[in-house]
Amino acid sequence: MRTLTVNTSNQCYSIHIGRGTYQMLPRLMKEVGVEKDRKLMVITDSSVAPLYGQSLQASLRAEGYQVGMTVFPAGEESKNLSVVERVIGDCLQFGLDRSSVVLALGGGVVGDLAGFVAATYMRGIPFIQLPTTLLAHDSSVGGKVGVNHALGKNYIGAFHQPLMVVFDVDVLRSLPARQVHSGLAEVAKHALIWDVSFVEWLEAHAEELLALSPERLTEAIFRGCEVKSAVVSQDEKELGIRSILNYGHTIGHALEAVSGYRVYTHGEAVAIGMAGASRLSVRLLGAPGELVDRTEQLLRRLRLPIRYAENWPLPALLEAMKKDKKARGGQYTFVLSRKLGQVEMVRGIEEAEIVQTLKEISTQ
Ligand SMILES: O=C(O)C(=O)C[C@@H](O)[C@H](O)[C@H](O)COP(=O)(O)O
Ligand SMILES: [Zn+2]
Repeated sequence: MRTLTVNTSNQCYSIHIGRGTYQMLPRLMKEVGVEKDRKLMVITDSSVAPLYGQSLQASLRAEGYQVGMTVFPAGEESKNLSVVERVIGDCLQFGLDRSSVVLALGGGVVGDLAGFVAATYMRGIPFIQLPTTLLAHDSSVGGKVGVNHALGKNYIGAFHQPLMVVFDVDVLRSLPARQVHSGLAEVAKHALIWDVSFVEWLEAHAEELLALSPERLTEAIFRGCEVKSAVVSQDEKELGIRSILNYGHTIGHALEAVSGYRVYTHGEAVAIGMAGASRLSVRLLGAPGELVDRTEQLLRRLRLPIRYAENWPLPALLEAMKKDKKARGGQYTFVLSRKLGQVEMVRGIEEAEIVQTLKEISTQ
C-alpha cells in the first residue's frame, strides 16, 4: 500500500492506494479516530451496492460497528438536490448524529453527492472517500463536493475535506472499459498540467494501464494524487492556483451540460476539452505546436475522444462556458498551457477564438 498526504490549512489527511485496502479499513479507521461507538452510513449507488456495498457493510458489522446503507440509482442524473434530500432522510432514519461518519463508496457521482450530504447534514459531519473508479482518484481528493443544477454542473456544493481516502486498486478490475478510459483522462490531465516526466511515463505505459495492470494503476493513481495534493494543499478553496485542476473543463463541462450528461462520460468531455485548450494555448499563449500533437496523441492512446461529432448548438455551448465557475463578469475563462506541464488561468478570451477552436475540435 502507498500513502500520501493532503495538507490543507485546517485539515491533514491521508490517501491510501493499493490492493486489498478495504480489508484494512477497520485499522485505518481506528488510526483516524473512528471508534466503534460512532455510527457509520455507507452511501452508494445501484451499480456499486451489489458488488461491494453489502460486503463492506457486513465486514464492518463483524468488527462491531453499527452500519447503515443507502443506495441511489447509478448515473449523473442522480446528482441533484432531490436525491440529496432523500439520502439525508435515510441518515436521519438511521439515527446519524454529529459524531457519525459517512462512507462514500463509489465513483465520482457518489463521492460528490455523499460528500455534499456529509458537508450539510446537521451542518457537517466527517466522511471517508472509498472511490471505486479510476476517475474518482481525482474527485475523491480535495474536498470539492456537490450536485448539479438544471443550468449546469456542480453549481451547488461546498468544500468539505474527507477524513481519509482509501483506494482499493483490485476494485478497478470490475470497471467497464469506457469507465477506465474516462478515469485516464483525469490522470492525463494531472500529467499535462504539472509534470512532463509523468506525461512520458503515461506514453510509455498506456497499454499496461489499459490492461489494468495493478502495479501500473497504483503508480498512475499515486502520481495523479501527488499532483492533486500539491495543488490543493496550496489553495484549498480555489482562490488561485487550484483553478489549474480545471484544465479541459471549460469546454468539457459545457459539452456535458448541453448533452444532458447522457452522451459523454466526464473524462471523455474533459479529453475533448483538453484538445481544445491545447489549440487555444498555441494561438493565444504562443505555446509550441508540439503541445497539441503530444496532448492529442496521448489522449488517443488512452482511447479517449479528442473531437465531438454531434452538432450541439453553438449559442448553448458558449452560454454554458460563460457560466463556468472560473468566469468573472461573464468573461470567457480558460486554463491554458504555455508548454507541456505548465498551465495558467487566462481571462477575457475573445468569443471568435473559442468559436474557431470549437470548429477545429468538431467533426461536423
Ligand atoms: O479539484 C478540482 O479543483 C477540479 O477542478 C477537479 C476536476 O477534475 C473535477 O471535475 C471538479 O469536480 C470540477 O470542479 P468544478 O468546480 O469545475 O465544478
Ligand atoms: Zn474533472
